[in-house]
Amino acid sequence: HLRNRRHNQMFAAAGFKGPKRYPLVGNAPMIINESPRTVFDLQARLIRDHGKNIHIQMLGERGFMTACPKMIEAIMSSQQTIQKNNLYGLLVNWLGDGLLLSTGKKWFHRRKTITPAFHFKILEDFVEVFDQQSAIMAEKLYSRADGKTVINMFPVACLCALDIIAETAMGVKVNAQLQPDFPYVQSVTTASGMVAERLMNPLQRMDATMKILYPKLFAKLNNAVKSMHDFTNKVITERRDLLQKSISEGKEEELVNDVGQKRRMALLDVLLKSTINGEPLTNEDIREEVDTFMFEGHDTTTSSIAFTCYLLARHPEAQARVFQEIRDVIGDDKSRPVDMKILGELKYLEMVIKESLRLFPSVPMIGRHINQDTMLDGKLIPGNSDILILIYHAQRDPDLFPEPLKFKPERFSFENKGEINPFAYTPFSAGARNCIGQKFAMLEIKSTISKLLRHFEFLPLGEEVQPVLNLILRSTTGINVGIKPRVY
Ligand code: HEM
Repeated sequence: HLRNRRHNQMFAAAGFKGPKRYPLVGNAPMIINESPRTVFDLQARLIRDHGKNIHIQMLGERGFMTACPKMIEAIMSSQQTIQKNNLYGLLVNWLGDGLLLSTGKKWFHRRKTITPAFHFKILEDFVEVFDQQSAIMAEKLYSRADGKTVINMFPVACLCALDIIAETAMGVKVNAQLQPDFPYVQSVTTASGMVAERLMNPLQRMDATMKILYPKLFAKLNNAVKSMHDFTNKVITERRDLLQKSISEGKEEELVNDVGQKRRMALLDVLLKSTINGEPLTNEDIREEVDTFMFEGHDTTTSSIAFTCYLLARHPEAQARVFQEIRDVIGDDKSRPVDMKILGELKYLEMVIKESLRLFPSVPMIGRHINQDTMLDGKLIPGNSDILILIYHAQRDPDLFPEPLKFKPERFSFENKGEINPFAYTPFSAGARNCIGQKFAMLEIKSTISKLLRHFEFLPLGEEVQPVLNLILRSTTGINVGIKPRVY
């Protein structure tokens, strides 16, 4: 009670407002009739009624939500706010203390070690994988390209994104697109879906209640996590052996496979070669990071690829402009592979993807926790507070983005660059804990969308999207388009 009183007094003194709180339960009654489908509307109402910083107290958890760019800047720029809140705990069994979840010194050392894995030179090699896997995606879509069939792009893009991340992070082909029932692929999709479900279902959220109330689901989740760990461990051991072999043959720079051929560097190889304070990373450390890439690096790009296809299907003028740009830059040979330079020249496509990430950010909100009283944007925030950054709402704020619900890629043109507040638009977060994979992601999305547009025209078929918070942003109605082959 005393802690609550102190919190409430400090938030009031800092000028925060919020919905009516009830004794003991705080604002919990507010969410009784809410669901993942309505959470964005609820947050929009809270912003309308109480402003862009909203004081919230749910049972034992206290803190605030924010869609205010100045507050977002203060949080993302401060070293005292890098700790994640307890909702991320749902991912611990799977990702351990990997980069997304770790904090303090451990996070700092890991981040420093992992940053070179996303070096320009390494990404350049990955573009070949993006290109090959998106060619498989296009090839497979021909059977549905009749201009009438409604296609939910989420599952289609998801298998392609899984193929891409497995090959680039671990250096192995899992053939998700050709063999979707491959056990590792099944486990990743099962675990991603179930963690999202747990986030939304308070009875599943804690291990203790889930174990009692949903024993079968709990066992299924643990089996999926175990099978992924087994797979990643096996890949790491094999890869370590190959690296040793390359070193003993004096070919360290030129990694070779088991039949002596040169092979592409995977993110995992960079980790195998890294040291922290002179010590190599253990297999366990590396597994946490590889699993983190697998998790962070597939659903996020899937969501963005699917929403971009959807928006292009519904904005034929933008689609025509992207297609013209692709023809100008790549030419008319549909099978010509792209490289980093070509992708860099697709400027309008990049504006389209950025605008799509504004309207439909793959990560619609992120959480932080502060342990001590901390000054943020001139306001003293009590220690032990949870913070929710409402990326989705900040990016749809009419004060910051005129006509916020309109799809206008020109917002991101070179001429309009100065118009956008960098802390109102943070699909990849910002500051020290920003997305380490954002260049990777942008290249992958450009690669897949340009490949699809070289083969197909997107048509506005199927139901409109209903955004839903499901760990990442999805839609309850699917993310639908129709397609027909392009003749040119
Ligand atoms: C459209 C695609 C993507 C979006 C929108 C996105 C967005 C984000 C956001 C918002 C964060 C901050 C999360 C937080 O603070 O809790 C983040 C962190 C992270 N992302 Fe991404 N991401 C994308 C793709 C990727 C890819 C492809 C990879 C890896 C290959 C990746 C790896 C990571 C990692 C490891 C972190 C944690 C970084 C740290 O805390 O130091 N992401 N991402």
